[in-house]
Amino acid sequence: MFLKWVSWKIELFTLFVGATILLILWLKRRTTYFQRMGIPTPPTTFLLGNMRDSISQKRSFGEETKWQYNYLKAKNKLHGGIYLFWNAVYFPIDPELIKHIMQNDFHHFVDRGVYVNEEDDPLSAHLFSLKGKKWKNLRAKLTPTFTSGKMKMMFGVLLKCGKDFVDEIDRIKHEPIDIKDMLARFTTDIIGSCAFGLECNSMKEPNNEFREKGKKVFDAGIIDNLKGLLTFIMPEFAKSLGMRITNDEVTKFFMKVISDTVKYREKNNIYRKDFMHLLIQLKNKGKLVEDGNLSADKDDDGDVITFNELAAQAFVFFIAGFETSSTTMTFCLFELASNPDIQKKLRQEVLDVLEKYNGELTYDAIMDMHYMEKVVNETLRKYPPLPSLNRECTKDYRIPGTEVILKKGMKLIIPVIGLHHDEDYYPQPEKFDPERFSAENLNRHPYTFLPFGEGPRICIGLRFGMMQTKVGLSVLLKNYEFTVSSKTRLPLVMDPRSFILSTKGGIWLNCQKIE
Ligand code: HEM
Repeated sequence: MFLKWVSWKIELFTLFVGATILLILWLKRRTTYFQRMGIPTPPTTFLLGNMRDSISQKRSFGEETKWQYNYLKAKNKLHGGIYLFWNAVYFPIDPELIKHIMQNDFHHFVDRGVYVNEEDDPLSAHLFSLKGKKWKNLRAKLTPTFTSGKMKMMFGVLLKCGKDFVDEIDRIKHEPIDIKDMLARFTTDIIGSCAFGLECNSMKEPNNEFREKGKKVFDAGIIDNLKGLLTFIMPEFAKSLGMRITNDEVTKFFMKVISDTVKYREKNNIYRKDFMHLLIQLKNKGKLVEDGNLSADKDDDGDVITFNELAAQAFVFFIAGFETSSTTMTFCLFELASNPDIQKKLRQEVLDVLEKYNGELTYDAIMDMHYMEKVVNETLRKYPPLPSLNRECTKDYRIPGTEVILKKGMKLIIPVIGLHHDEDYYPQPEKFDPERFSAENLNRHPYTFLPFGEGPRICIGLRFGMMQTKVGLSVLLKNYEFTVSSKTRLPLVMDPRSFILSTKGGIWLNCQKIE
């Protein structure tokens, strides 16, 4: 009996040791993938790969990306490989190579490799995460919703939200304000109105449900992060478990809001100049028409989008639209407050253009602010809200000028923040200098500036994002002078928990009313 027990224990132990050795060999093979291909890799840590500092929250993912970029650049490399845990991710750093991936050879890199689960998590099936043909069809349908004509149509909403913003700052008076929070409320109201047709009123009611749910999307807790990790490492397994990455509360809230709005508008044939109207036309007619008609006609081509598809797009316009633009305005105001000469020059341009347009802030007036364009571009260079871009290789690809073959399924990270802070392209990269974007200084490779991405998957909301950023800045600069409050932690510290570039502790500014 005793001997049987001992032999059983030995068998178990041998099995355990064998399984451990196999696992180590498997991990070793996976984490030497690039070495075998002759592609350089920054130093890695066992099991964590190149994620050690972002997992321990020592550095944000953006800072980590910049570090890896600088490591490879210092070694004069065109590309490298990194490991997110034990998953190999290709990491191109040469702008010409990046251009091939994003534009010339796009048909090899159509997808982003982001988790999507249409059945169990309908809000995940949006333009940002959709793949292949589904993405292509939807992109073609949605592109006409972002023309300059449609932007002009929504301009009135932006002006109304700008007025509420100024009223609120006037009400607070003399106290330093957490500008990030205020700007997120401003853009929540704009996108809430344009994407859902709702008066969110978060400027006046900071804790209203729309603002709370918007915060929840970006304030990921431990469980959300673990889910995100699993969907990244084993997407198919996560899908087979029916895993949802959209928070249940958030899904419930947005599905109800969107369903109520669609039903109300259809029943009463309401015509409102916003994205929701355009999405309902796509749902009922399969195309956009100039009149306000929402119901299907007999000549409509039948290539319509479903209610769930409509809901996912309204949702992505909201999440992609409010945080990116408010982040841009936040960093821009921080730099203007730190550089009073640039602030003065920009304010003067706003006042001059307003005078030219009879005191009215119109779409054309905004387009006439050329120094503003440079200031916003310099902000997006120094602080790209998305510090890196993702792609997935969808068809085997030979890296131009090499024998290296990227296999279908390989994930890619394009290190935007590294390119934006590379002193070969932007001397003294920490200096805030809008003149980098003057016509005479634009002789850099165009793929060294990628705040909105590039190629067929470039940000679809670029025009809208720039428009709301410029409207917000014009309204604020016309009315206030900004200085940095002593409440702001300097130098700025980036929040390691946030995948969008964001500071720890907010940015506090003093706003002095200009009489
Ligand atoms: C300053 C503001 C904004 C910035 C910096 C920004 C940045 C980006 C970036 C970097 C991408 C990925 C591009 C790529 O992979 O090549 C993206 C994609 C996207 N953005 Fe924006 N964005 C902004 C505003 C907006 C707004 C206002 C909306 C909607 C109303 C929007 C909707 C989207 C969507 C739907 C995609 C996915 C496009 C696709 O895959 O076809 N963005 N954005």
